[in-house]
Amino acid sequence: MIYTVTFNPALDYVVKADHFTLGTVNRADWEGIYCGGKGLNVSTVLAALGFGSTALGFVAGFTGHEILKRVMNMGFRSDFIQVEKGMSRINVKIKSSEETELNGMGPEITGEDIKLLFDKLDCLTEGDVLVLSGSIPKTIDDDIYERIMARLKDRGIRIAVDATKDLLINVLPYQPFLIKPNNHELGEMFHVTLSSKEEIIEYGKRLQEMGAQNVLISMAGDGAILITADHEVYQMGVPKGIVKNSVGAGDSMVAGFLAGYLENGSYEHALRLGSAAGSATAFSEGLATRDEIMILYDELSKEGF
Ligand SMILES: Nc1ncnc2c1ncn2[C@@H]1O[C@H](COP(=O)(O)OP(=O)(O)OP(=O)(O)O)[C@@H](O)[C@H]1O
Ligand SMILES: O=P(O)(O)OC[C@@]1(O)O[C@H](CO)[C@@H](O)[C@@H]1O
Repeated sequence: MIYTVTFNPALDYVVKADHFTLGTVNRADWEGIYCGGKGLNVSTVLAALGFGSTALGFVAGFTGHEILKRVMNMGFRSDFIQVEKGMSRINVKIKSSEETELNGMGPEITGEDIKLLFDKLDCLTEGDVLVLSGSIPKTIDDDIYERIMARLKDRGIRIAVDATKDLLINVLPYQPFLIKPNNHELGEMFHVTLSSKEEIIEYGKRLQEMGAQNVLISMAGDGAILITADHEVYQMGVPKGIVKNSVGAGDSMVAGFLAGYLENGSYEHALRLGSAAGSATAFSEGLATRDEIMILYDELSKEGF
């Protein structure tokens, strides 16, 4: 069974404004509201690819109710914990000549709430896959992913972590099966700017030396680099297409990679399916469908990737 954890899910309010100018009144040309948060996005794309999952995490307030209502029809199981104080986030994504995001704060999560989550995680068994994805509300210490991994240690559970900075660095000693920083996040972790693929590979390998098994570095329109547990390096380009909304491209890549790996254990297939899913989401208004992903998968194969 696959489980995803989204500590801070959101309603993503995606708005297009052709001429967005800071400091003025702007008018929308298009708008849409999606269920968001990285783990939820991973569950959504896994479902599109035929893999069931259970989405865990915390919701609160009227936005939390809306998230719960929407996830009931999204093709995966959900088992969220409802918390009392605050509300689930509304994350604003402004699409104009550039993409600007303003992510909300999220509710207050108490120690008792965390215990409830731990009780659910204690039910995971050998062979399960757990995806820990996204930021955490400010009320939680940033060792939370590390605490989860410590608790599940030596239980044969494959854990993927998609997070930034200390949240990610702290889990490395627990040897996560997969981590997926983007190239900018990778540079930030080492306080450097990475400008060549060689540098990206060098710093990706450092994360592996620090404990990660597979390191998948996404580079938006420049594709992705995978450093595998057996120290192979694979590179992948992107198919041709028009970017409509790249929110969730990284999560789609994580879902595609896991689906591909679970299908046949091939890193090449996993990277190609992950890349196809990432690009398919970037080329669509919301998260990609199976058909959109498979068309790009075939294109990548034809192009020799
Ligand atoms: N502009 C693009 N054109 C083609 N493919 C893209 C584009 N942006 C993203 N992708 C695909 O999606 C993958 C993940 O994208 P990206 O590196 O932006 O992840 P991310 O930074 O984690 O994104 P997010 O946080 O929005 O989910 C890329 O490696 C690529 O395969
Ligand atoms: O604030 P976080 O948790 O880092 O990211 C949240 C978020 O930006 O990530 C998803 C895209 O990856 C969106 O659906 C969501 O709004």
